[in-house]
Amino acid sequence: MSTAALSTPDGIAARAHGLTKAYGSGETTVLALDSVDVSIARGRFTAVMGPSGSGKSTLMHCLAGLDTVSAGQVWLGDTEITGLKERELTRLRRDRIGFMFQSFNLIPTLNAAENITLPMDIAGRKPDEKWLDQVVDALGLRERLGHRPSQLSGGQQQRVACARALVSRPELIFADEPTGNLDSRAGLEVLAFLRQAVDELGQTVVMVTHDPSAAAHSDLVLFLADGRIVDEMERPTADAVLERMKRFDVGRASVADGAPEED
Ligand SMILES: Nc1ncnc2c1ncn2[C@@H]1O[C@H](COP(=O)(O)OP(=O)(O)OP(=O)(O)O)[C@@H](O)[C@H]1O
Repeated sequence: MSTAALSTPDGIAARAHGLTKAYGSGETTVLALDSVDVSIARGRFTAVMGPSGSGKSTLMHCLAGLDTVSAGQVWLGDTEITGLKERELTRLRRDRIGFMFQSFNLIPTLNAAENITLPMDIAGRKPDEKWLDQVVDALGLRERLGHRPSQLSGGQQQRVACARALVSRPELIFADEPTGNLDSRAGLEVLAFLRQAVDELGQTVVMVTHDPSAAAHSDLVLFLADGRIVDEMERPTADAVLERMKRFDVGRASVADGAPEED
């Protein structure tokens, strides 16, 4: 089990046991996740890295109840989500999880304020105004609330998406390449905010990324390869993450060459 599970059981935001996900059947089966055990610590910022096709998105989707599993169990807090019916899963995602994607998924006809509160409006819930104010100010969106997405920069749009993910104070925020569409300055702003959301607002964030310098903002990096968690790194630096990622390339190159795989 990952040492992300450093603390007591109530310190676990989500976990998986024996999580296996296969796509297709027969000879064309792809084992995207191969019996993964993982715990995501509450109040921490966890990054998930690994080569393309290693299973990062699948892991995130299974932990978030966006995809069914082939075997194993997944819990959000104390709730086992494997086995829940679609309607229960929809409610759980809506009420307990925040999502940020590479494409910001903002509604073009709504202004920033309306986009931020849309999930709560749909759920028929009122946002906590104090919290909303705190999130809006922390993200520097106060002057932009009346703007539509087309009137905002990419970084501002992603900050709106970030506020939308945070506004219901979800137990867990999943961010899939949240800086993927941003220039480096805007990307840094979003990462700094996710960091702040963890440190100052007590949120829990899991971020999938390809970028070692993005991963360096996290507390812990989980490295996936071929559907398994093969390594992890606490207090990562961009250089250390880059070096670790290079070892995947070396391993792959030696396999392709027929040479023995490096450790
Ligand atoms: N819907 C699907 N149908 C069939 N195979 C899939 C499906 N989704 C993912 N896969 C396969 O599962 C494996 C893991 O995919 P996944 O998208 O989780 O990897 P990833 O690490 O997120 O990749 P990337 O970094 O390229 O986004 C890959 O071999 C992929 O081709």
